Parts: sequence; structure tokens; C-alpha cells
Amino acid sequence: MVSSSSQKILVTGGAGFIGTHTVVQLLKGGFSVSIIDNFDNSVMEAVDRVREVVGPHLSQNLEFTQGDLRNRDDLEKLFSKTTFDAVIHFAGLKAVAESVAKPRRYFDFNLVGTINLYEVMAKYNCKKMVFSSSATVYGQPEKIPCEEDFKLQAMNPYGRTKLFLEEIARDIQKAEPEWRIVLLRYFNPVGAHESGKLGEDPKGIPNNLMPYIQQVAVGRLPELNVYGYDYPTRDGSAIRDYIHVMDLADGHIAALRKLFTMENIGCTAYNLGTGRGTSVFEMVAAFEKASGKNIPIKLCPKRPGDATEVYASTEKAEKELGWKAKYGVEEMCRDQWNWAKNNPWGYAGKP
Ligand SMILES: NC(=O)c1ccc[n+]([C@@H]2O[C@H](COP(=O)([O-])OP(=O)(O)OC[C@H]3O[C@@H](n4cnc5c(N)ncnc54)[C@H](O)[C@@H]3O)[C@@H](O)[C@H]2O)c1
Ligand SMILES: O=c1ccn([C@@H]2O[C@H](COP(=O)(O)OP(=O)(O)O[C@H]3O[C@H](CO)[C@@H](O)[C@H](O)[C@H]3O)[C@@H](O)[C@H]2O)c(=O)[nH]1
Repeated sequence: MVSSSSQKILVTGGAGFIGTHTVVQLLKGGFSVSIIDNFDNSVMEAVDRVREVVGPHLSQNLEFTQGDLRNRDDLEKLFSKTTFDAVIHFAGLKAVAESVAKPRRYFDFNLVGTINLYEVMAKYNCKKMVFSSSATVYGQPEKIPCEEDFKLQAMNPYGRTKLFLEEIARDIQKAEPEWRIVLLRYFNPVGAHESGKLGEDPKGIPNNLMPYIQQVAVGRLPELNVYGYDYPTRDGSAIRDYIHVMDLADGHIAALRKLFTMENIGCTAYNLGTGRGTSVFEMVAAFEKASGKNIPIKLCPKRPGDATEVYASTEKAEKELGWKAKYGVEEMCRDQWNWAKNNPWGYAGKP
């Protein structure tokens, strides 16, 4: 076992959707965790809920700092007082449409924030990193399932930041071989912690399918717009590889263990997906079944830039990280509904 509370992990963006779930699994796995987050897309209540979920004993191994990666001093302050064994880097922006409208904001948060992080990590000789990449780097994949060595392509400014950050990681590791970097390409993270205390809480109208369905189910939105119903798929709607956020969280623990044990890992990318594709209509039906709610739909034109069918090849992660997703669509919808019905207005409650 490599995990012990003597191993200290910095989690950037740890108050966010994937961050909170991963921090729970890190604490349960015996790691000490320090979160830095600027609450651009999250709230303090999410960190308090993490403490609630893990209990008072493990909460002693969790520290929180409000800070911004774009401000190098915020990172300096953290690194100068604590020695980190590795960093899991979630902090960033992720909304495709917003990135098209505000590309500079995306370059600032995602690129400048990450470059600052590398600089400070290098200065304090912390050279192990798990980075949140995305299936978006496959663009419109020519073949499915997506394999890690496929040609990469950006479709929008958000995707470009992920692609650039992957290239930056590869360049840094090539020039300074002591770095160990794992790039995790997430497919479509959904679901919530089984306790119903943690989940996704997007600000404003959700961009993504599952948070949107959730808000229809609790009556915050009247109906779901289904973007595209004449795709060449089994039911005409687009297909994605949805992955339970707890499986994703465990994928980070597997990646971290790999970083600590494999000296020559270099800079390596892994898909985190289930390897199974589910259509929009199938997802709606599964959520209706789990929640007992009717989800009214409106058939709409395709969303520009959306791919027809995307799912992961899971072989590399299974073989090299020893990680495989455990949950299916039924559990994803069950846990997402449990979160939704207990927190219909998210962490903050009804405005
Ligand atoms: N959720 C998805 O569908 C998905 C898919 C692929 C990749 N990713 C990537 O995974 C990572 C985490 O995603 P998430 O869904 O948890 O998003 P999220 O918005 O819930 O979490 C990101 C967190 O980072 C914080 N943050 C943003 N900029 C920061 C900065 N400059 N300094 C400090 N904190 C900052 C936000 O306040 C937020 O708490 C992101 O990098 C995202 O691009 C997400
Ligand atoms: O209100 C909605 C929202 C989505 N969809 C459809 O549902 C599918 C899934 O959409 P979404 O949840 O937005 O996921 P993706 O478009 O696959 O993109 C997500 O997943 C990618 C891979 O991880 C990330 O790169 C992106 O940032 C993230 O938004 C797509 O076919 C959409 O057209 C709808 O029909 N109605």
C-alpha cells in the first residue's frame, strides 16, 4: 500500500463537481488533502459537505485555501508552507459555448492557471501531476471506440485549452524527465455520491444533458431540448459514454498510485469511460425510471459541433491502471436522482 496520511495531495478545483467526489475517495484512501479553489464555479458548502461525508476523523486530513491559480502568489503561499507529494489538477473552466463567446477567459483560467501551477510545482520540486483532460481532445473521432493514440483535434476554444495543456505536459516531461504526468481523458461524468450530499450544481442554465434532465425532473425547467433526433444511430439521438463520478474519482486514485509506483511513466494519457455508449433518448428513459418522473422533451436541431457517437476504449486504463468502471446507467441515474431530490436547488437552496 502506498497510501498513508503522510502522502499529501494538492487538489486544485477540489470544491467542484469531480473534485469533491475525488477528495472523498482520497481521504478514505488514507491521503492527506489540501484543496485550492477560487469558487468561480462552486461554493464553500460543497467543501463542508465533503467533511460531513467523510466524518470528523478523516476531515482532520483536509485543508482548504481560497485562492486563484492565475495568481502565482496564492500558489507560492501554499507550496512554501507545505510539501506536496503530488497534484491533482481539476481547476479550470469547462463550458463549450461560453468558451466560444469568451475565448480569452478560457485561455486565462485554463492556460495561465496551469502554467503558473507548473512553475510553482517545479520551484518546490513537486513533479507528479494528474491532469483533467477530456474526450473533447478526440474532436469528431474518425473511429470508435476512441483509443489514446488517436489523432487529437480541438473543436472549440475549450477543447483547444485541453489539447494545448496536453501538449504542454508532454513538452515539459520531455525536457525534464523527472516529471511524472498522467493525463486523464474523461468521457461524460454524471451521477453523484451515494449519500445524496454531493453532486453537480451548475450555475445558471445547465449546458450538459444530465444536469438539465435533473432540473426538469425537480420542476426548475419545463422540458428537455433534445438536440438532434435524426443522427444515424439506433434511435436517432446522439450517443455518449456516460461515467459515474464515483468511478471517475476512483480512476484518479488509481492514477495517483501509478504515479507513485512507476518511475518511468513519463507523460501518459488514459481514457476514463465505461466503453459503452448510451443515446440521449435512452438516458432520458433511464432517468424517468429511476426518478418516477416524466421528462417532457422537445425535439430540436442538432447542436453545432456535436459528434454523432463517442465512447471510450477502456483497455489501456484497465491494463495499466488496473481500473475499470463499476457502475452502469441505472446507478448513475439512481444516484443523480437521490442528489436532486435531496437538493433540488443545489448547495445553496432555493433563491
Ligand atoms: N464535467 C465534465 O463534463 C468534464 C469533462 C471533461 C473534463 N472535465 C474537466 O475536469 C475538471 C473538473 O471539472 P468539474 O466538472 O469538476 O468542473 P467544476 O466547475 O465543477 O470544478 C472546477 C473547479 O475549479 C475551480 N476553479 C476554476 N478556475 C479556478 C482558478 N483559476 N483557481 C482556482 N480554482 C478554480 C472552480 O471554482 C470549480 O470549483 C475541469 O478541468 C474540466 O475541464 C470536466
Ligand atoms: O440540453 C441538452 C444537453 C445535451 N444534449 C445532448 O446530449 C448529449 C451529451 O451532451 P453534453 O452533456 O453536453 O456532453 P457533450 O456534448 O458530450 O460534452 C461534454 O463531454 C465532453 C467530453 O467529456 C466534454 O469535453 C465537454 O466539455 C462536455 O460538455 C449530446 O448529444 C447533446 O446534444 C441534449 O440533447 N440536450
